[in-house]
Amino acid sequence: MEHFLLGRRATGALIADPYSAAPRGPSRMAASRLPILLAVAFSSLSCILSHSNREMWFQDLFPPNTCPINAKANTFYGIMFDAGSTGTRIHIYTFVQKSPEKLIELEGEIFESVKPGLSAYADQPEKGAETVKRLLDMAIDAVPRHLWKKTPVVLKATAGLRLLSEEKAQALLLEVREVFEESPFLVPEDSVSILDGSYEGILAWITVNFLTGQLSGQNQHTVGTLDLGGASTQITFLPRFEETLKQTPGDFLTSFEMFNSTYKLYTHSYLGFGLKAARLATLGALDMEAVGGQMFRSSCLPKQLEAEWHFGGVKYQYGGNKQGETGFKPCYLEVLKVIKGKLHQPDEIRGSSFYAFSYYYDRAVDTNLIDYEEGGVLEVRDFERKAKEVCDNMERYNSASPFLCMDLTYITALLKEGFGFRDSTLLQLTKKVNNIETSWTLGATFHLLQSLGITY
Ligand SMILES: Nc1ncnc2c1ncn2[C@@H]1O[C@H](COP(=O)(O)OP(=O)(O)O)[C@@H](O)[C@H]1O
Ligand SMILES: [Ca+2]
Repeated sequence: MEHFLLGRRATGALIADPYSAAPRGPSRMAASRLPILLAVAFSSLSCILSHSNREMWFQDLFPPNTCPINAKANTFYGIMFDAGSTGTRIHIYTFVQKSPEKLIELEGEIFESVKPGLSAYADQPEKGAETVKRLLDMAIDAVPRHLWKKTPVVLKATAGLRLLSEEKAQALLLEVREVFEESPFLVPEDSVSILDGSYEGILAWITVNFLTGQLSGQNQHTVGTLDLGGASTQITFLPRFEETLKQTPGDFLTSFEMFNSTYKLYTHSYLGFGLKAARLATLGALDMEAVGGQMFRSSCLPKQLEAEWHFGGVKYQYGGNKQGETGFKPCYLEVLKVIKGKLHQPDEIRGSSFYAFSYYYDRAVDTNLIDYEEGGVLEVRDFERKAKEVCDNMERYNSASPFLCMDLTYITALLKEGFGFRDSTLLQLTKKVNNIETSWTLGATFHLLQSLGITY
């Protein structure tokens, strides 16, 4: 079992305390101003540090003679890049400490994204890094000049880069590192790296449970999280029963400490089981680097379809079963081959409800199961109902993507046959909580900010 320390200590509870204020930054940015109190003792931490010899990013904000009694209100920023398989995203978080005796608040987030992801630039690393630079330029506008060199910038890549060769992935990371070094921001050691899959799940779990207020107080009712990316998928929850711990393979359990609590989480990242990787697996095209001229066909696609698809820098030709069967039944059998017996099924989750985001959210929006802004609560069977509706009417179904039937069928099979959820299992589809993205990046930023202090 893995064990890592996430944050050293806390002095109080985590409380969500929304208030409103005018958004700032360019209008295309999604800015929010909902402060969320952090149980991070930054005032005392930085005061301790200001007496040490170490040069910390927030040290100057708390000169020794003002610590802790006279410290003024302060604003901190943290810049976290999510280099996902389908896109690169920047999250610029603002934290405020209004007075030294008060807890740090998460004040808001500025978010922007670009497509495609870094892995699409596997053979042009400089061009890939250029996309990161363009996003980083936004942070120059968003972060006040006097805080630039105290604001850490970090990029973590997920499954897209995990699937590339070591050499290509490292070349991309090196170019990004250069972009960071040339920026005015604080570049911590190891600021550009590939995020371990189990951290991806844990950090998303932290984000969701922090934003929903579940990491505060005594009565914690944490929620499990499901993330469906392009190339990998994660499941994370806090087991309630001893039996679950006994039944679970050791490498699915990770224990960590945060905000004065220790959590032993069940988490796993399945590489190659993201929605887009699953399309390739269903088509029989996964692991095929050179697929020149080959046509991959599936009963999950419209009969007459013949098209090209680019993913991870590779071009694929695919199409429908011109002569053969199409529809939900044959499609489900095809998809099942990709999933059956490949995933661990913890008994405990059958009756629980989970938060689900990323492609679970996007496909539910695409098929009007939920509203884009509001999200909503679904049962697993709702995805199956929609999959049947789409797959059995493929020629007539007016969809932006020819893969809609395959995607919905995969999601259905992943939930039921993969993780072993019941038809009636509830899924809370969520994009944002209190106007903050439900992404692992917030958990990663807590980890970053705290680890900068923990080194003391
Ligand atoms: N911050 C975010 N806000 C909204 N959607 C996101 C965000 N991050 C990822 N997604 C969603 O995640 C899915 C793509 O996963 P991605 O992160 O690119 O792949 P992977 O996690 O496998 O590397 C898409 O549905 C995309 O909309
Ligand atoms: Ca992702």
